[in-house]
Amino acid sequence: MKIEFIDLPNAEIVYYKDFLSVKEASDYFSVFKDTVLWRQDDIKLFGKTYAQPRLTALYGDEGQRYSYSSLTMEAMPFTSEISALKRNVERITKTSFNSVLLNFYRDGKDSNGWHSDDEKELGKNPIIASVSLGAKRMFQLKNKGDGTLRRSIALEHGSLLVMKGKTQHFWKHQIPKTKKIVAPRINLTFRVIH
Ligand SMILES: O=C(O)CCC(=O)C(=O)O
Ligand SMILES: [Fe+2]
Repeated sequence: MKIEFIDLPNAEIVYYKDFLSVKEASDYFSVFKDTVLWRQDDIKLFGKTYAQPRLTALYGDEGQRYSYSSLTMEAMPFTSEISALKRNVERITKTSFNSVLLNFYRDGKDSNGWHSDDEKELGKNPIIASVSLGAKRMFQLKNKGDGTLRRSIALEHGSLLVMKGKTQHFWKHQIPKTKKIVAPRINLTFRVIH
């Protein structure tokens, strides 16, 4: 498998473009699209309420919950397909994950704004393993200290992006909206909730 180390200061980011075969990735995409219990939550930002610009779902070990943007999600039990993909991610990352946040970007209008995955329950130096299925979307990184320091990675169907070490302390990331006509995309971010 081709491994690309993303060379940025104070970051540990590795990109596996061909983590899954096209066939495996397409099969997972169909299963998750149809069987995941997708929801669209409201989030509060600066006192205003917005519908999140994408659908999400949280799966995990029994009793796991995850809070971000004034929202708390209770994990649903892993399905057999999510567990199968999780084992594959764990084999590559040599990490045991107990939860996964899924994002469904229905089209180019769906997005995920600038943020770091730095919630307390993820621990000091979180490892986040992010699998992409479906349409290729841009994943942008921006340095917190010097906002001109940026990098974009086109996340391919069947790819795996791993962020660890100090990455979340020094960098924000986002999936911007795009005016190009794009098909749906599903993303799974495997996490360790402490
Ligand atoms: O969709 C993606 O690739 C990124 C998702 C993300 O950053 C998150 O769920 O925290
Ligand atoms: Fe994130």
